[in-house]
Amino acid sequence: MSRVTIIGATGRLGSFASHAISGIPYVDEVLLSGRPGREQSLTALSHDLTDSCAARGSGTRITWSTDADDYADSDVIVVTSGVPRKEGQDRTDLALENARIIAPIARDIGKYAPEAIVLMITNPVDVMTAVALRYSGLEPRQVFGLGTHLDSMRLKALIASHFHVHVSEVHTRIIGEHGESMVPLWSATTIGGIRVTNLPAFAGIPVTNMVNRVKNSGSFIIKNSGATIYGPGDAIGTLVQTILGNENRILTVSSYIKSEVHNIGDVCIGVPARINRNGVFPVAIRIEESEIAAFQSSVEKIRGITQDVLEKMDMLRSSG
Ligand SMILES: NC(=O)C1=CN([C@@H]2O[C@H](COP(=O)(O)OP(=O)(O)OC[C@H]3O[C@@H](n4cnc5c(N)ncnc54)[C@H](O)[C@@H]3O)[C@@H](O)[C@H]2O)C=CC1
Ligand SMILES: O=C([O-])CC(=O)C(=O)O
Repeated sequence: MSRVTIIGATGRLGSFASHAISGIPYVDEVLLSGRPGREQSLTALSHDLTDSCAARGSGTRITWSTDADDYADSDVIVVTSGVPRKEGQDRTDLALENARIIAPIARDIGKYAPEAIVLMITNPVDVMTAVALRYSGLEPRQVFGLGTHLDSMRLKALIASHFHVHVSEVHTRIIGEHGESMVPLWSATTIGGIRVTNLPAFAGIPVTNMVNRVKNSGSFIIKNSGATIYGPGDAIGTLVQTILGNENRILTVSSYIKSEVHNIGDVCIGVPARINRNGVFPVAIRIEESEIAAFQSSVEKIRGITQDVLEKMDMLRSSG
């Protein structure tokens, strides 16, 4: 029996992620959680998703609640609550506003579901992962963020399309911030198991254009269709399936690292991590010199914003 709770289920991403999760074979119950005042919307969404499960021949139960004590017994909790960015904003502009939304939610998770694995989605996701870790009091293995998994999938799609190969033939990773300072690891990119840098055709690929397209993907979609929904929603589905299926896949997610990448750490940021039913375990890696420098600078950026937000949150708490 597995129960997955989505906090922020009435939002655009939350509702599609709930749909994606309801199709995972290991999931018996999807609990749609929302703020008091959202009862009608939660009821309607639960009816729609129940119809969807019936149409797919799935026996997954869809329930809803506005009470935090219903987080209890969740195996996985996905948090999509918070403000999305508007056209022209950077994800980091949302840091303090969303930290104020995430902190009480994380406290409730720590109180009512201390055994759960928590997947953070709210942006800026690396910073919100640190906020959730601090305020829930859970262990680092239990709290992680979507991080650069979605960016890695975006790059994978571009590489597959460029080389006219199936996406399953491409393995690639982007580490660091889910944002401007992300670091593509060409040293860890393979096509058909062959390192991309060993393929003569790699010399001609528009690397800079591809990386810029990944960096700008979210803002392009937001500008032209309002929100990113299907890419992140299905990426959330993959992560939930990896946890509940105890699959031990290595995916690039925002996780607390101490020193796993060339002794760089003390931050929540996108790194390769092994994911299973017990949570998320960053994998120690060695990368190339230029990649280390870029990762170090991404870490410093995110560590700085995280410290600033946590200090401001402390000040707000002490001033009542
Ligand atoms: N990490 C990633 O790759 C992605 C992250 N996101 C982030 O996910 C978040 C949600 O995005 P959307 O679903 O498009 O936004 P939305 O506006 O459609 O939904 C926001 C949700 O948060 C809830 N919410 C808003 N203010 C709240 C408050 N003060 N307290 C409690 N709940 C509150 C709303 O009720 C709603 O359920 C944003 O922060 C967005 O940036 C979105 C896509 C991808
Ligand atoms: O761009 C945004 O604000 C939403 C997001 O993180 C993404 O789709 O990568």
